[in-house]
Amino acid sequence: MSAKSKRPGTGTSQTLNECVQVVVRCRPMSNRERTEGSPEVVNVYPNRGVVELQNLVDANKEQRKVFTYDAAYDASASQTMLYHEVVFPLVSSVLEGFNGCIFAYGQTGTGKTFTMEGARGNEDLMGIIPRTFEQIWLHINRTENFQFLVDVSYLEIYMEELRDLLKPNSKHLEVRERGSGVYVPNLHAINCKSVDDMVHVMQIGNKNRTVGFTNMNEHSSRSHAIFMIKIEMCDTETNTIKVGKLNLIDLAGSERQSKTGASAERLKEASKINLALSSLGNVISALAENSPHVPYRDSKLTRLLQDSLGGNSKTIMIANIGPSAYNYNETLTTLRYASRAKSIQNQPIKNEDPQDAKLKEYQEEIERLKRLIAPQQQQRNEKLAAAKKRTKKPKKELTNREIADSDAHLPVQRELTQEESEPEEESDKENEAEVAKSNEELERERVENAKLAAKLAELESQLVRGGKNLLDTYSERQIELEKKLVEIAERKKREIEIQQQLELQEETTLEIRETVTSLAGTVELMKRKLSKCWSKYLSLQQELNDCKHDHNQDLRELEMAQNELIKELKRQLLIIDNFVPISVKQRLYTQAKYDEEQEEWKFSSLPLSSDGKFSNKRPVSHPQRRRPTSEYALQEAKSNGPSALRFKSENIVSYELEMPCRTTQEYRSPKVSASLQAVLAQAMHTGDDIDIVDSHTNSLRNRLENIINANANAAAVSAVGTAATAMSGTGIGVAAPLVRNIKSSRGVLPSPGSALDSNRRPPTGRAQPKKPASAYPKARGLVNK
Ligand SMILES: Nc1ncnc2c1ncn2[C@@H]1O[C@H](COP(=O)(O)OP(=O)(O)OP(=O)(O)O)[C@@H](O)[C@H]1O
Repeated sequence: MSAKSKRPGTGTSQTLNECVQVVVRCRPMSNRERTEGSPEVVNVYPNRGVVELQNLVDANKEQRKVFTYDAAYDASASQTMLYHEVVFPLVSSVLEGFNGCIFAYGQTGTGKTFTMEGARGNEDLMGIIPRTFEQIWLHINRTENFQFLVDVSYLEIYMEELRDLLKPNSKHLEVRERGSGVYVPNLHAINCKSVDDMVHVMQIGNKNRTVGFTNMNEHSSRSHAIFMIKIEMCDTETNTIKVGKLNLIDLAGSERQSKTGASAERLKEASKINLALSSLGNVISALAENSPHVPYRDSKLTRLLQDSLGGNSKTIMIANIGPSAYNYNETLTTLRYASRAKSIQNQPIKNEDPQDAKLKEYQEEIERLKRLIAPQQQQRNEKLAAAKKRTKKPKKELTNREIADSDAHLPVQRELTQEESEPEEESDKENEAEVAKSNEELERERVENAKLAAKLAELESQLVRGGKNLLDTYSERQIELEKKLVEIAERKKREIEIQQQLELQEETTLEIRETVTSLAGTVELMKRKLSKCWSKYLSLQQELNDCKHDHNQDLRELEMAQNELIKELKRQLLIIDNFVPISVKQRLYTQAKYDEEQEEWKFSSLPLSSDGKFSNKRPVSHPQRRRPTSEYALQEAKSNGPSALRFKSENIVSYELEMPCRTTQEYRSPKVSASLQAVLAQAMHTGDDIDIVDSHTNSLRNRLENIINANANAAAVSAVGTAATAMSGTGIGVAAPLVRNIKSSRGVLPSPGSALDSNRRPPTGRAQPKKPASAYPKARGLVNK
């Protein structure tokens, strides 16, 4: 239930939503059911509002179905009990100006008519409809300072046609809608002034109602009957008007052709009844599911019930069921619909000061008539007085009472007047004529006045003044008793509500317990997972530490190797700077190139151009020749000698190159004096930068950078030079330290000798010229920086 909604009977606020109140009533076993030996499958628990249905037919299905309602009544529930506990509060609301609706729903023969109308001729078995008459008139008789106007209509929907049960021959009726709700124009309404009047109207309607015999019910209602009561109330002190409307509906029962054993006519009726009931079911479902479209227009019944289901009315649905297993399916359907209807929400509103109140119209008319009658009366009195004067006979004064009763006494008066005027007739004939004329006028007015008075009396008679005959109708004790009954009903209702809440709470507790148990299982599972994850995490952390340790060790080893290499490099540079001639050194630096693919230093053999730079251009070939050729070759080619063959059309590119003989000798490292070695070793040991005292050169590092830059420029040169020869001439087999970044591990510097080996030319066989010792620069001494 939403926060805004509530179950009925707990207040009369206009703004709060209110759910349809659903009550289930189970009738006793019928004689037929008993003789057929059909078992009982319905258990009713009135103190909890619970109905239990057992399935004895299909063993595969759920054995017991339990439904909870606002109230549940078993076969022992009396009509009085049902009325006081369920209907009384609703009728009280109607008497406060609300709209109310009570409808009985269920399979044929389950006691709908019994509940609504009751058994005829037995006061104890009187149904809801006659009991509402008593409650209404008791209220009217008790209420002082109020005027009431009670109108009653009775109609039925038979074969999807509206029929006026109080005027069976009236023309075709239709359902219409207007702001305040649905209504049936031209429906005959009878004004009632007592319980008896209403009972009489009900009996007339019942006589006209369509009833027939079926196998399921001797007096089966073949139509949906709607008894409408409209009560208009006017507070004579404040002059405010309220209107309460009550619809009491006895629906035709849903039925199966096979069970009812219907004739052709009954079949037709049944199909229409079932159609209307199924559309009612659809409306209930749509409302229960909060569907945007509610199919009210599918049938006349649902159109008429529009205000009662999801509208502005307070509504009670009484679902009638039978206890027998024979009707299991029908009972289940009824219980399901009833259960759904519980969630339908209405928004009851009080009808205060409505524009179309008949009472208001009547009051205005009465006032108008009174206003009309009063001056006429006065005029008549005046005329009467004038006529008397004219008779010249002293007349006795008319008292007020005589004037008031003048209508009644007028003929006698006239006779008197005539008697008195007779002796004077001869003396004053003119006067006589005048008197006769005025008498005529008076007579006319009297008739007119009488008509108005009759109309006034009729209107006034329709309005019932409240607060009269209280003790005639009910003794004080009866009133007290009634109050007590209502109190008991209220208490019982609250008890059921509390019981249901308790059950709900128990269910919730059970659910919570189950959830907690399942949660505990989940927690256990999570714990196990967590401990697994934790041990995995620990092992991974251990592995990480090991890796870190290994990595650090590798790093240290690499650093050591790097230091070693740097030391070696420094040593080599030192040697180059101090012992290799500058021109050779320059050439070495220029020619040395690091081969990225093979990861080693290589010497290029580019030819030097005239300006000392390496050229990558080929010698210019003879003009107009397709191939490069020399003058000599041209001349030789022209001659026809045997040697000329060589210069004719030979592809010189395919010739094997004739390698020159080696003109160099193997490098032998110079002998370094022991003192110099000691100094070098010390310098390496301390790790300090050492420099050679040389005023002509920059520091070792600057020079290295310059050489690297020069090397980069020389990379563009493509011509093959003779650097290899020059290098071999120097006899130095050390790779140039062309390391862009000393810390880079791009390639390991070649060991002295390996570079030489890879770039060495084949031996030429020529005698090695002995180099003078003065070719080496003299050591100028090493100084710590
Ligand atoms: N609570 C009850 N106590 C005793 N008798 C009942 C009760 N309910 C129903 N009956 C009896 O059951 C029979 C069928 O009831 P009723 O005619 O009211 O059924 P119905 O639902 O109106 O049927 P239909 O839809 O065919 O008109 C009647 O004889 C009636 O007296």
